[in-house]
Amino acid sequence: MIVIKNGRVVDPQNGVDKITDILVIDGKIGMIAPQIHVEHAKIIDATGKVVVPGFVDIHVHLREPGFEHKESIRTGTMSAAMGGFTTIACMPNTKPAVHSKEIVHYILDKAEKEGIVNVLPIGSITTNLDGSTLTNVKELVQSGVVAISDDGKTPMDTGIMEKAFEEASKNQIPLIDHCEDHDLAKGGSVNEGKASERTGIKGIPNAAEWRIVARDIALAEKYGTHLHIAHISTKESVALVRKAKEKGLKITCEAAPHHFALTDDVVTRQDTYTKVNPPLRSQDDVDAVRLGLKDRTIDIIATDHAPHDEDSKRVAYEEASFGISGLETAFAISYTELVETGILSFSQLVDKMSYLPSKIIGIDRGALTVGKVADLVVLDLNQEENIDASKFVSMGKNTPFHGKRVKGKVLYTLVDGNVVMEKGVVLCS
Ligand SMILES: NC(=O)N[C@@H](CC(=O)O)C(=O)O
Ligand SMILES: [Zn+2]
Ligand SMILES: [Zn+2]
Repeated sequence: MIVIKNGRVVDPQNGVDKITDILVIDGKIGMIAPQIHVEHAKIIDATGKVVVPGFVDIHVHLREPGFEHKESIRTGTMSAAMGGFTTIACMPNTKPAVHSKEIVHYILDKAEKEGIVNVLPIGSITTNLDGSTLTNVKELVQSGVVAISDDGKTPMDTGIMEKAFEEASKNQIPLIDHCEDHDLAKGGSVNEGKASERTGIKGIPNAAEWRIVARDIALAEKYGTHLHIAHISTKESVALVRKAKEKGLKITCEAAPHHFALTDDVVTRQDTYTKVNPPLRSQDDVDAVRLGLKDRTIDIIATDHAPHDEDSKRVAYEEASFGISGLETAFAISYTELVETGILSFSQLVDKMSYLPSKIIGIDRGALTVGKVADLVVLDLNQEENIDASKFVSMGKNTPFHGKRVKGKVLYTLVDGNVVMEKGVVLCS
């Protein structure tokens, strides 16, 4: 039994924003009321703090199986707990990929034994992301995947994608696409424009993204599929999604913190931590992403947590792996860049990090409802600090945010009513 006392409870879905106590009992939220007194309960004093639903991140790379030198289910879920995430969905670009029921079971079993937070696998669209051999979507869904995606790339073969959209629709799961035209992006490592001109590194044009966004919107319309666009980064893509939503299509999308907090001005040849796919874009694109978050064209925030080992980053920019380690900085960056600047209200931010992502993958999380699972976090919105990547519990220290001053700190993370992170310490069971 735990009583979280005197916190400001913010729960957008239940329309709650008030100072109250919360009783956690048997893994559930037992009561929300002022002045709860129960004997033998652990007390968390949340005076001056904020209590919100646990964050849900539907775009995480846990790297297991196959790339355990970059991250594991253990370390990735520890990192999630540090960041206030109580449920994460993991991408299938592992080795082997998440293309069969055996691999889905492997991840679910391992997450059950070693995971600190809830893990939901995403299945691949094609076998080992080869772009040509469709997986058995029905079997994957029956084994427990919550979506399909070939994140890292997209099948360019429209015939394959027609079938994939049809299968996703039939099996009532979202198809999450990494929208990138292979031919247009080929060999690029930074945004095409100022960054490619300044550094002499080959650029990736906006069109590499938005042309596939346009292709996918047409397919979603044709098959009635729920299309979820991963890590949206260009103004053209945001405009296409806005139009598709106006038409009433079932389309959702996400933005990653680095795509609304950084422009391609920070890219230098030396700093491979700025290398991410899609690349950091221009100020116009960043402004469009921020506006998209505000007007709800962009539904949610997802980290695209992409941890890498030092050997993959300590090479020439062109050779370095794409990706940013994101779970431990997501809340503070989002709070600092979106709420402190007045782009979103605090409640809107919480919604985009808890309930709305839950809804996209069809899980009953993201609210603080009596009788429901107690997945929640306690935040200090006044604490300021400089991001220190050396303190990450993730194996991936690859972040362009090292040293950045941010506001907002996750103090406690509770999963299933158990404290799994307390003041910077992950409590492993
Ligand atoms: N985003 C990245 O830059 N990298 C991701 C792949 C992806 O999300 O496309 C990775 O797996 O490292
Ligand atoms: Zn991707
Ligand atoms: Zn990704």
